[in-house]
Amino acid sequence: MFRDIAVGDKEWRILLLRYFNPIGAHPSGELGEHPVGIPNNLMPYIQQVALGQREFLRVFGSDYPTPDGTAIRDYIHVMDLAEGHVSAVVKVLASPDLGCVPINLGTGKGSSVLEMIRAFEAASGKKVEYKLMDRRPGDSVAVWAATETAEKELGWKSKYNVDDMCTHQWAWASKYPQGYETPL
Ligand SMILES: O=c1ccn([C@@H]2O[C@H](COP(=O)(O)OP(=O)(O)O[C@H]3O[C@H](CO)[C@H](O)[C@H](O)[C@H]3O)[C@@H](O)[C@H]2O)c(=O)[nH]1
Repeated sequence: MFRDIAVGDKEWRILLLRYFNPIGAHPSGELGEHPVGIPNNLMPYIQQVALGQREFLRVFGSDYPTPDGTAIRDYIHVMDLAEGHVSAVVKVLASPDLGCVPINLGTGKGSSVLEMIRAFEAASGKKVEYKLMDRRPGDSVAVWAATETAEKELGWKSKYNVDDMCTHQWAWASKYPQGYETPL
């Protein structure tokens, strides 16, 4: 739809920002994700297991054609994602003939579910219990971003690695185990 708009009306300047898998928290540990109910996404669930709020993580699929059999995603730090948005606004304001350009906001690197469990254990010093289960219907095997367009068009690339993402997420989780409902 946005592509059609950009073709039909040259006044429009559109960047389509494609998020990969945002995780982590502000490095201060003062701002983070507060999922309501049972999390569907991997990292909030891992966080709750590390906090002892849930017994174990169900790892959806261990027979994928990946090095350790678990699915691969491109996890990106929320602060990198935020910086990507700032770069996008700068680009839009500076580009009268932009048209409509899709941009991937990812790191270009993939990590498996087991790698993310290990990274979170290392960052938190907590054991993350898990059980290998069947695949989740509809899940892709491996997804990561092609980052060249973001680098070329926005001059933006991610800075944080998965260890940073887990460290910052744990800073938030350990300080505020009930998220924004943690008594102060
Ligand atoms: O309890 C869990 C939760 C997730 N996973 C696995 O961890 C990986 C990441 O799962 P997420 O749900 O965090 O992220 P997805 O990339 O699978 O899904 C995201 O991308 C999808 C489109 O690709 C949809 O937009 C969806 O809403 C969004 O969360 C997947 O392999 C998933 O199977 C588990 O093993 N256990």
